[in-house]
Amino acid sequence: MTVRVLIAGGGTGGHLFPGVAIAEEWLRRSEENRILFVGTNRGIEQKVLKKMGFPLELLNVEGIKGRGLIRSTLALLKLPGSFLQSVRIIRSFRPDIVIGVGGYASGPAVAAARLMGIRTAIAEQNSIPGLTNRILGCFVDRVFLSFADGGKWFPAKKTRVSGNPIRAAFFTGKPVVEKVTDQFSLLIFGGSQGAHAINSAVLDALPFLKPLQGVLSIVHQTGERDCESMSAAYAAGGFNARVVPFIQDMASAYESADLLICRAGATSIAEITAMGKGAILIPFPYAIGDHQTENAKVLLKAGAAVMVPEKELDGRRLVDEIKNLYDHPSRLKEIAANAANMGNIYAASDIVDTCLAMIKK
Ligand SMILES: CC(=O)N[C@H]1[C@@H](OP(=O)(O)OP(=O)(O)OC[C@H]2O[C@@H](n3ccc(=O)[nH]c3=O)[C@H](O)[C@@H]2O)O[C@H](CO)[C@@H](O)[C@@H]1O
Repeated sequence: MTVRVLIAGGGTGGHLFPGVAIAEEWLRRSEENRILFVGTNRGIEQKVLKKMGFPLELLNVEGIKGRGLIRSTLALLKLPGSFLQSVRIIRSFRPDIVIGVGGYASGPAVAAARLMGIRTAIAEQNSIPGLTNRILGCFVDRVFLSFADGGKWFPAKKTRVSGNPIRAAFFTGKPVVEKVTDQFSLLIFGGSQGAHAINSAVLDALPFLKPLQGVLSIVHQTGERDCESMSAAYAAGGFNARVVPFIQDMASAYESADLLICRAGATSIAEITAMGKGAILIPFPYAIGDHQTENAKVLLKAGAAVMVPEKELDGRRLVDEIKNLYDHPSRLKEIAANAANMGNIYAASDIVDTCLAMIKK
């Protein structure tokens, strides 16, 4: 049976990449299955999906919440148009199921599909859902949750705790190769867009990191804004660092790292645990309901990460945490092993199984 799947949403990597993981799983089941993504031209989807070979249709839609009266009103006025665009896309693609992965485009696309009598589902990555998913949760057929906690926002009979889907490259099943060099590899990234606060703290930290300069090998994803200045700072300090605005192959970047320094977005967390990596987590404090801190605390409680709240973050503190783990490899190993115990690599497969059952019903 060939299945036609429309995946709607994106904006940030944290929404889009779980959608990519679901798409990969449909194609793993059968190359005959057909996938179409629906996103917006402001999101990360334009940049990454083409390179991956997935088709993408764009909706003219914007966020409504927290943008001030005029911009929110203008965004609201765009909704009917984006709904009609969605109807046209759905008529032409004829999906068997439409899966919303969060982000602006998922609203009109999933709503249109529901009204056209097509099976619908959403995937919520966070324990506190965003506005679009809260609304869509009232009328879709299924709600896939990453965290059981997220269930309280949705009708219980629709929810299924599947976990957050991660891309196949993150669990290749390759045997873990013991390190032979004495290099200590840091992977520093700030979610899908980079994090200025993390970049500033690292900048502050460089003078204190001098004693480790000979052993440190650094990959730092800065986002667009700070890439040049960070690159110059590492060069001036004589550090062995690769500085980029965005990393295409995150699975390899995780794999080569001894220690991660990053935000605590839900998809990053799913990947860190699936890869079994030790991390210093610096949650983005302004995420809805401070959900990144909640995400980080889940790992913290299990001894599966170190957390530094952004208000306590400066160069000195960051260096203390890095040195502590560098000087105590057995502690870093233990944190990584605890993280690995929390990893779930079956989420995409569970979601596809459930969707297939819905379609066949
Ligand atoms: C500021 C904010 O509100 N961020 C939210 C957003 O974060 P954000 O988009 O940063 O999402 P996550 O940290 O959860 O995931 C980042 C994703 O981007 C990928 N990646 C990252 C950097 C890079 O250079 N290349 C790359 O491919 C990672 O491998 C991962 O798949 O969505 C998440 C999931 O809904 C939420 O939990 C976050 O709170």
